[in-house]
Amino acid sequence: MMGVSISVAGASRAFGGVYAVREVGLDVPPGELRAVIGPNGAGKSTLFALIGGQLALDAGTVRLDGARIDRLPAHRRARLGVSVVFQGARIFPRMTALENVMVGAHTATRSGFLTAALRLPAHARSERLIASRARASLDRVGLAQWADRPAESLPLGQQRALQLARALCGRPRLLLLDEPASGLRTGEREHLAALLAELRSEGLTMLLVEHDVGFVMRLADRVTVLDLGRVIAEGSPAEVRADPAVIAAYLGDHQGSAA
Ligand SMILES: Nc1ncnc2c1ncn2[C@@H]1O[C@H](COP(=O)(O)OP(=O)(O)OP(=O)(O)O)[C@@H](O)[C@H]1O
Repeated sequence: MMGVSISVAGASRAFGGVYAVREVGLDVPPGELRAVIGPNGAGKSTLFALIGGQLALDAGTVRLDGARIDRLPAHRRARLGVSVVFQGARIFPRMTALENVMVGAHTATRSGFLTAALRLPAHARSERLIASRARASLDRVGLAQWADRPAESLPLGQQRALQLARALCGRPRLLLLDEPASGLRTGEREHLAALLAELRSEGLTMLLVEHDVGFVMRLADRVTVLDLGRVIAEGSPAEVRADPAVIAAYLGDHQGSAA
C-alpha cells in the first residue's frame, strides 16, 4: 500500500454567497498523516468533499501525485485511490459485516451492482475475489471473527472499524477520515489510534478531521488548522498547539478544546 501526495491550491467553495472554504492550500507528501482541525463550521468536511469529488470547486485545483483530479467525478477519483469516510457514513444494518465491506468493494471494482444483478459470467469469479479481499480487510481491522454477524449487532467502535475496512477494501492510496473517533469510548479510541498508526507505518497517506485534539496531536505528523474557511496555521502538533491564532480561534468557539 503506497501512498500518494495530495496537493490542494487556491481552493474555494461558497454556499449561497458565503465561503465555506476560501483559498485553501494544502500539500501533503506521500505517507504523511495530516490532521485538519478547526472549530465548528470551519470548512473541514467541505474540504474533504472537494478532495473526494462529492462537491465541485468554485476555484482552485486538487492534484494527486501532481495530476489534476478536480474535474473528475467522485467515482473516478475513487478508482485512482481516493477514499473518503464521511462522518456518520452509512452501514447497512441488516447486512453482515462481510457484506458491508463487499458493498464498498463493488463500487471500487468493475463488477458493480448491475453485473451482480444480471449474474453475468464474470460475476461469480469476481464475487469470490471480492469476498476474499473483504475478509482480508476485516482481518486488518480486527473484525475477522465478526464477519458473519449483522452489522447492527456490532458495538459502535466495531462499526467504525467496519467503515474503515470498507474503505481499505478499495485499496486506497489516500484515505480521508472525517471524525472517526467521535462517540467512541477510551478503549475503542486507543484501538482506532493504533490502527491508524499501523496504516501510516505502511505508507498510506491520510487526512484526518477530528474534534478530539488530544487524539490528533498524538497521531499526526503535521496539523493544518482551518477557521472560517481559511488556513490559519500549519505545523507540527507542538507548533500548532502553541500558535496564538489557533488558541484564539478555539477560545472563540464554544467547544473550546484546543490545548
Ligand atoms: N451543503 C451546504 N449548503 C449550505 N451550506 C453549507 C453546506 N455545507 C457546508 N455549509 C456551510 O459551510 C460552512 C463549513 O461547513 P463544514 O461542514 O465544512 O465545516 P466543518 O469544519 O466540517 O464543521 P463541523 O466541525 O461542525 O463538522 C458552514 O458554515 C456550513 O454551514
